[in-house]
Amino acid sequence: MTIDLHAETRPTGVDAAVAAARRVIDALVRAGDISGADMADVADRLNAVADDLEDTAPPLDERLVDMWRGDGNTRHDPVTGPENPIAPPLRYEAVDTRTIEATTTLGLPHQGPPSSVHGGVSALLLDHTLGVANGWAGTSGMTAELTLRYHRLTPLFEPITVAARQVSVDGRKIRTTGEITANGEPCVTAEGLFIATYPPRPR
Ligand SMILES: CCCCC/C=C\C/C=C\C/C=C\C/C=C\CCCC(=O)SCCNC(=O)CCNC(=O)[C@H](O)C(C)(C)COP(=O)(O)OP(=O)(O)OC[C@H]1O[C@@H](n2cnc3c(N)ncnc32)[C@H](O)[C@@H]1OP(=O)(O)O
Repeated sequence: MTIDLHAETRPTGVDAAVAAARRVIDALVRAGDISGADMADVADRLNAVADDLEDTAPPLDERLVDMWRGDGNTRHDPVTGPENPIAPPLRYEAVDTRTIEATTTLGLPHQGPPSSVHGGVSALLLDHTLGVANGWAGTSGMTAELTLRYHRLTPLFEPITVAARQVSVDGRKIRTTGEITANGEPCVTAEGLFIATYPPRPR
């Protein structure tokens, strides 16, 4: 069963613009300086888009309130967010009542070692996935500790699965584990301690 984090996700509006921005990011990293493109012209056109967005954006305070107006999961996070071009984005499936997973394929913008996922990107995906698993299991918290073991390189350009499971809740202490696998082999494993709390929202 797919976990619908963003019931209001839509193929138009900002979601469509963000999807286009993801393409631009990927295409720029792919092109590099050995591209045949006129990069001065590309820069002018992208800056024109940014000028337009900045001219029409709401004040930062207003946008922050808007970002945090719902409960639970947000539309702007850097892992699943349909409003965030740096999100791959992950789409979670429920495995059971305490376990979730998502399968995705990452490309050049997330590269660390050659043709492999950057270790910090793996940490981002796991931190967030452990956090969403906690929400799915019913008790959420803030990351207090996250321990990672990198077993083997995590490949770009082929499907990887990011999974997490809430293991225990002891008072405010939530323990959660996770892993990134490729072809069924563990690439990164994670153990997290989360403390049940909710940070104040901007008002
Ligand atoms: C991004 C959204 C975050 C909101 C999450 C909440 C709900 C969300 C709803 C649905 C879920 C949806 C999406 C969530 C997805 C992803 C989540 C991303 C998670 C993050 O990206 S989050 C950013 C990184 N995270 C921080 O930025 C934390 C900074 N930090 C603090 O805000 C405090 O540090 C805090 C709150 C951790 C604790 O502070 P505190 O004052 O509430 O608690 P206190 O100190 O009283 O400790 C109580 C007991 O925990 C033990 N304890 C505490 N810390 C420990 C540690 N490090 N190691 C071992 N034990 C520790 C104590 O020893 C004591 O244990 P004992 O009771 O046995 O003495």
